[in-house]
Amino acid sequence: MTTDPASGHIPPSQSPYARTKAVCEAMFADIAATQPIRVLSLRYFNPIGADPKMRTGLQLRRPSHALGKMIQAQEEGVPFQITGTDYPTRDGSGIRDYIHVWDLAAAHVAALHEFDTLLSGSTTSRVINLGTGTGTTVRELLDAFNSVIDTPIGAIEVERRPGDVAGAYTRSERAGLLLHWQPAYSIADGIGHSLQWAGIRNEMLLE
Ligand SMILES: O=c1ccn([C@@H]2O[C@H](COP(=O)(O)OP(=O)(O)O[C@H]3O[C@H](CO)[C@H](O)[C@H](O)[C@H]3O)[C@@H](O)[C@H]2O)c(=O)[nH]1
Repeated sequence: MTTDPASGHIPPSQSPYARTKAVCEAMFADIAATQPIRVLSLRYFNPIGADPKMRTGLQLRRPSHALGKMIQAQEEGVPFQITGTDYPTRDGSGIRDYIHVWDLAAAHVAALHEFDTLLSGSTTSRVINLGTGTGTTVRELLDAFNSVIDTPIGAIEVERRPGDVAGAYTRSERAGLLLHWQPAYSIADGIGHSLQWAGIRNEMLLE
């Protein structure tokens, strides 16, 4: 999505999931235009990683997202399933913009610092993409995963997930310009931190 919903235009979306986000952003823009409230919407792309100091991380024990499934495949000694290999991407697998959660956290701090500057006068709402600006396919994510673990996992190709789309990655210039924020962590960092957290998650989480 490239159009700012503050303009009143809801851009066409790739999926019902994306459309729900666009509709909510437009709704917030409408509310902010008529009520004493200002809204800065931060669009997360695909979060990976954990707190680099390992104080917290993903709470789900059996996540269904791509990196979670790779970690599960490694733990169980089974191949990772690539769900869909006929997408119009450079290698046929889905493409996403994987962003480290610590970078997302830093973007929130930056957003708080810049809030009053960004939302003043007649500008009562804004939308900012938070991603790296780089697309990574599932096969590329798997290669990156295998390059940080000792024994690489295998992969099998299966059908697309119902309702899934080829995917997207951000235009991230606006975040740099408005928030003075840039992602600092690499995909390898995110994978490494996710693996580290998966190793301690059960003892760290309260029952
Ligand atoms: O076992 C898997 C799981 C995923 N994929 C592929 O990996 C890519 C990314 O899939 P994810 O499920 O990781 O991410 P999505 O962008 O599809 O979105 C999902 O993951 C997000 C978090 O990253 C949010 O939680 C969101 O609500 C949820 O729909 C897709 O091409 C998917 O087909 C596989 O090949 N095998």
